[in-house]
Amino acid sequence: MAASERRRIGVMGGTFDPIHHGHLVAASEVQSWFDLDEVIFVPTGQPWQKADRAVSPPEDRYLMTVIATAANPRFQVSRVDIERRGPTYTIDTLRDLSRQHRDADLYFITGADAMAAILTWRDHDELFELAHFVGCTRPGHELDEKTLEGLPADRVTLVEIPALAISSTDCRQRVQKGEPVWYLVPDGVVQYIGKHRLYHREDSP
Ligand SMILES: Nc1ncnc2c1ncn2[C@@H]1O[C@H](COP(=O)(O)OP(=O)(O)OP(=O)(O)O)[C@@H](O)[C@H]1O
Ligand SMILES: O=C(O)c1ccc[n+]([C@@H]2O[C@H](COP(=O)([O-])O)[C@@H](O)[C@H]2O)c1
Repeated sequence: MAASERRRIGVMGGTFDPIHHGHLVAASEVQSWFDLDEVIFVPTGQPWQKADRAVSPPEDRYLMTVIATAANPRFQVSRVDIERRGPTYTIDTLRDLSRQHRDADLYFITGADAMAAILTWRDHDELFELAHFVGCTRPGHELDEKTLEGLPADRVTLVEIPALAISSTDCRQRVQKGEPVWYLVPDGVVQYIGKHRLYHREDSP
């Protein structure tokens, strides 16, 4: 199949605990930059580099991701990582998605922090054979030529996106302190967090 006939699919991996507008803007910007047919959000099953802290159940993170992306016809959510047993490795995510989408080129979307850590990921040499990597700017994290050292230049693109200084950590802490997360995360996600008492202190009503 000629390259021009192939579909282009973005893959936005994340723990999404919870998903916030920083994730959604990154996916939307990269969709537009690369004229992607769709972006598949892939919530992690067991994020091994976050093993030092409690992570919400995969099903909650999956459902919040579905709620957050439901209105955008180009956004989809995949269960491949939450259904695979054991720690989540992007090499497995990309192998599974390439099998499911043989007619497509994959673009893996990351923020600057994740991009800078990519050489610590499992089988990182092989990752670039399975997808093009797109690193998005993120407030508080450098994304410059130094980040690219050791990465194959023809398989990595850095893009500047509107700066949103939002993190899932900050959202969780706000809920725990009883502070609002309205407008940091989509409305439906605020409601899901409240309904399922995610991130609330045990003793709060
Ligand atoms: N505000 C943001 N701007 C750009 N990229 C982001 C932003 N927040 C997260 N990302 C990127 O989205 C992907 C998934 O991030 P993740 O689900 O770990 O969210 P997080 O906010 O970094 O979470 P936490 O604070 O719990 O570590 C990563 O590649 C991360 O770099
Ligand atoms: O493959 C790995 O070894 C690996 C190590 C850390 C993170 N990742 C992926 O990077 C994405 C963002 O991860 P996180 O932990 O910042 O939410 C997500 O898709 C993870 O599966 C992948």
